[in-house]
Amino acid sequence: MKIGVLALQGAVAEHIRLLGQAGAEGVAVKKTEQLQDLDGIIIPGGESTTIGKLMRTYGFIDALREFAGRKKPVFGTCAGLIVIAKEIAGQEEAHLGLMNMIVSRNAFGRQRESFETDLAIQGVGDDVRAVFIRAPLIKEVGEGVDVLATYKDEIVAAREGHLLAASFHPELTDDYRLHAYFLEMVKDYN
Ligand SMILES: NC(=O)CC[C@H](N)C(=O)O
Repeated sequence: MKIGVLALQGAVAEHIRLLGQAGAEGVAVKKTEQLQDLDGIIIPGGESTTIGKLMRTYGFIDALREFAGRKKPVFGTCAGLIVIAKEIAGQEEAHLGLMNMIVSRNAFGRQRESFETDLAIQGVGDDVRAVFIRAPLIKEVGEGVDVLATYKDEIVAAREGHLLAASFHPELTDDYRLHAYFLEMVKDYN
């Protein structure tokens, strides 16, 4: 299995490392042509505004919409979750607008800019290590979206068919169970 990690900005190497631990080959994706031979892609954390701008510059908006349109799995973590959302609260435009949910940026407030916790994630585990850094949350999910995890009653992980989203950074831990879960999705859709 060959999984891309969108490498325009953000935590790329860490995802590649965890994909390796979970048993897949991870490749840094800088050009749209590379999407041709990928089985799935991860859009990493970083700064969603920057990632969005670079995606527009390098033709990734159309290319990734086409990729997801072919039912190739897409996993957005943190800023990546914002990038794949249909709607971003308080912002006029979405980026890829793929997943049926409304997300809120920097939703945990200044006093909790970053923290770590163990989460119960449906289908993944009861104690999955999660690192939150200026994290977004999912305010609302639409039809077809399953909530996979909550933290203090807020939605922090969800899935819609071949699309997976997490508010946190699974790649900053050694816990690769969420990556393994994504690889199962990739198997199902390829
Ligand atoms: N760690 C992250 O990816 C932070 C996301 C960032 N706060 C944003 O809005 O894009």
